[in-house]
Amino acid sequence: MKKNIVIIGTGGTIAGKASSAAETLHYTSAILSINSLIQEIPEIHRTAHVTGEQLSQIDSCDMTYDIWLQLAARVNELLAFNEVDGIVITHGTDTLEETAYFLNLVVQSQKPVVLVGAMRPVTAMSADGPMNLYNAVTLAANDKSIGKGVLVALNDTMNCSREVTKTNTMLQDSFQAPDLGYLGYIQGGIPYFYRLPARRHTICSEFDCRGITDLPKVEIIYGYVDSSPIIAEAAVKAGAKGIVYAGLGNGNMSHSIREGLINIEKQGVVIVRSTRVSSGIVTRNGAIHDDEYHFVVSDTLSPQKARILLMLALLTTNDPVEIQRMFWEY
Ligand SMILES: NC(=O)C[C@H](N)C(=O)O
Repeated sequence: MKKNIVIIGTGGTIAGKASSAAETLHYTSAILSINSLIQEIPEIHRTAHVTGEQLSQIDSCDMTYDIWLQLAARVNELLAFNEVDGIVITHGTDTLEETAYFLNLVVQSQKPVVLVGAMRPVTAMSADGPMNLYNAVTLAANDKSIGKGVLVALNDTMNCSREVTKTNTMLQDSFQAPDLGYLGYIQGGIPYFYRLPARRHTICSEFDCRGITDLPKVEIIYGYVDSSPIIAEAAVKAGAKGIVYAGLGNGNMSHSIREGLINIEKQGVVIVRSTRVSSGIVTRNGAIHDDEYHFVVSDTLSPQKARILLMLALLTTNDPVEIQRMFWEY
């Protein structure tokens, strides 16, 4: 029995066109509709009954909370229908990992949800989009993908949305999980899984964005030599309810940043210590006394994913103890 897969188009390079086949740098992204992309891959219909719908038509640099909330609502609505077995979302690669992790926390279904993008426009020689999309549909249509959380499929591999990140500005093997490795491979239309996501996601998640029209403001500040807290202070003045510090090494910080963040925390703003380093755990109460300063550590989440978890956490609490629990669980 063929599965019913809905492909939701949001834009990106996977829907991009250039003026020549040799052109991979200068192109217009998000120009082709999802239905025209599906038409280019007749083989896709061998693996599933596929229908397309367009949710947005943007470069993923322009992704917004508003589109995220619409996307989450539509994914949840579609997956509640018995006739829908899984969802594929086409997305620009620049913020794909963020949308994937956001959905991983708010989708209320075990059914497969797969995000897919491309590093080259459709018109390029060796365009990666069509095969990526074909693979994403085979992944979403496979029973082994049920209950694995929101997945990301590019370059014949699949990754957990919690761990995957864009590691290269241009190469086709850009999407990797530097800490923990791929979840598996997709070859010959078959997904091969080698491990499971260990953290809470989708139907086991406590986060619910139904009825929400906006998300709390959380900003990221970056650690570097001789950095000062002025950017964090400006963010708080502009209404930030949380600050993620993309710290040095193990989430470390200068005296100046530490004093600034301690003051900001005293105003009720939640501080999460993460790292600008691409892999590893940020240790609680290591060199920084998190218990004393009421800081939260990001575990292995990148700053951009720590920000998403913090935004969702802030919908229900600003207690750093409770938020730290969430960072250990998701
Ligand atoms: N490869 C891509 O999709 C990059 C593009 N700027 C986007 O994120 O929409």
